[in-house]
Amino acid sequence: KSGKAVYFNNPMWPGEAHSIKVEKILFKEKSEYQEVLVFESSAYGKVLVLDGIVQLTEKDECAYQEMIAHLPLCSIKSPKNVLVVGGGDGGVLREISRHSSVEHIDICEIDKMVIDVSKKFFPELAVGFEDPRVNLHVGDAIEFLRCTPEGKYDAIIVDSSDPVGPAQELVEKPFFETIAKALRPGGVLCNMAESMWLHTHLIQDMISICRETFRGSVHYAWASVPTYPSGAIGFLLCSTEGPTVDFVKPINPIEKVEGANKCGRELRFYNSEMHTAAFALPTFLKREVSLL
Ligand SMILES: NCCCN[C@H]1CC[C@@H](N)CC1
Repeated sequence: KSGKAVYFNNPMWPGEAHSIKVEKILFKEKSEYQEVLVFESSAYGKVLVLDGIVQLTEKDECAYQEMIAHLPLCSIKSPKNVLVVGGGDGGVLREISRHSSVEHIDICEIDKMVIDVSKKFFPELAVGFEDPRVNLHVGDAIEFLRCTPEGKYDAIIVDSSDPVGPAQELVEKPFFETIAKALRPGGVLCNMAESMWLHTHLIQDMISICRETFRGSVHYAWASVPTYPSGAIGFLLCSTEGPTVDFVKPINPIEKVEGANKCGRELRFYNSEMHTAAFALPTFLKREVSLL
């Protein structure tokens, strides 16, 4: 039925809620891992919700998908082998496909229902699965990475949901250690890193783990995504020991590359200035997560 849907009633953000007007429920079922909901909203186009948490909306998904993909990939000369953990909606694959240097993309998504639902209701994102370089693995990324040869990837992108539910283990040290092992020297990780307004303890924990695990550099970046709690989402950029990676200055600019729109969709959020600006942090955050 149409009406208002209230989100954020979740231990991840106690005491606050966000309501989005529902025009029509399009899909609602329980998968093996979570409840999957899709609805048409009045203000943000179609919305994908997992266990009551907004994952993406047609209107603002560009901010998250473009930044999580291009912050790492535009920071290294010519990425060839890329792994996506999560990302079952296909949006990050769409963005990676803009990089002509990429030869091989693995994606490991645990919930097949997310993939099927995205193909049905979000073709603008699921187009990412059509790229011939994509190899889909449906399963647990912890398992997948355990069987991954050392130094296989130039870049790994962890496009996860919140660490409450299937993505719980994706913020723990053992997981980051398997990622570091799977990256080549000077390889890069971009990990979804929650909200600077709501999760500084979790961000501090992740930064501490990453500082121990990635002997290159560790940076925090962020973007505005209106339909995420607090309207901001962070990204942790890490590089393994080896050729130095300067995340703040994109050495591999994507927006000027012709054919960067092979996926049939122009960039709508990312550009080199937004890339550099994403690493500018408010003083409270620098203080709270020892980035000063
Ligand atoms: N691939 C869609 C985005 C998944 N990541 C989001 C980051 C944090 C949000 N609270 C929910 C999902």
